[in-house]
Amino acid sequence: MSPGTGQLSGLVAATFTPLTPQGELNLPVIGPYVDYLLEKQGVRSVFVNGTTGEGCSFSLEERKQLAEEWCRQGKGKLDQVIVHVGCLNVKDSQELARHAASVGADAIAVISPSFFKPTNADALKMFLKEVASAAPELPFYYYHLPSMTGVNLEAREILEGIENQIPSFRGLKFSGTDLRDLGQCVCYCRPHGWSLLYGVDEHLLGAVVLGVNGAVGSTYNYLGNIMNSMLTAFEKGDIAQARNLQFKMQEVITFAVSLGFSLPMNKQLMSEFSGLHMGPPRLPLLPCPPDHAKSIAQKLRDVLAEQ
Ligand SMILES: CC(=O)N[C@H](C=O)[C@@H](O)[C@H](O)[C@H](O)CO
Ligand SMILES: CC(=O)C(=O)O
Repeated sequence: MSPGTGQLSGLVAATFTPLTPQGELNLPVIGPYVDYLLEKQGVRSVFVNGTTGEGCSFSLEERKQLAEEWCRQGKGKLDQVIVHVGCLNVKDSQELARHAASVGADAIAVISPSFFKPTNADALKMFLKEVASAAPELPFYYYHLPSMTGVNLEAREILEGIENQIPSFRGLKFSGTDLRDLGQCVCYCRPHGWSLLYGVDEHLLGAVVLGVNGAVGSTYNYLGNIMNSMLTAFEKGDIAQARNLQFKMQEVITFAVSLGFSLPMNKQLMSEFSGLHMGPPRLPLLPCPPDHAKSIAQKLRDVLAEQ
């Protein structure tokens, strides 16, 4: 990973949103959550209200409360709190962008709207520009997640010339699997000093070889340690060890996939690994059976115990 001045790098946890058993925000969990990431996982930055955080399932008011609490609890502890402010409409996204700036977020990120979809890269760039202009002082990241948005534009096409439209543009989170497009984005970001953060945790080593600066993902909440060790091994040139660790992580994910890996399962895994109460997901997602999370946690212990 290439660090670099002011550039976002390393592992960023895409946070889960703690809820009470009744499905309301459980804000008091966020303080201990910050400490857990720092102390137990060696993860120093967070991405709030994204996919993992079920951002799109919460009201604007709830998203504001979450952003504010993460910024408050992270202050002086975390390196960066990045707030995802993407919504299906530009006005709500602008409101969240302004709010993120007012509560001291370090950066904002925006995913493509996915109900009425932009039909080409220019339309998406116009949308992103409108949102970025509501908080021009905050570093702005585009969040590329074609598998969820159904917006199958190439990320490289979205980057082309974006510096002329969004002066605060600082990079993107790339959650696709097209390594040609990823490589082209690395080439585009480098001369600008932008950060390219990868978002498919089980492929991270491949993306690191192509030159990404860091990664944003759900599994770094509880597998941050093992993935930090993988990055360290890679930096030292110990490719065999880096592969070994990525393979172990893949074995855990493969097992989870065999049980029907989903966000509710992932959220429960976090509760299981961390001992923090993440609570249920919000509708329309349904809770997953607790025994699944327990058997995945056991799988991880077994995999880590093998040498
Ligand atoms: C679609 C989605 O939520 N992707 C997450 C972030 O981009 C990843 O962190 C995955 O949860 C992870 O790679 C496991 O498949
Ligand atoms: C992984 C990620 O960035 C998200 O959950 O939004």
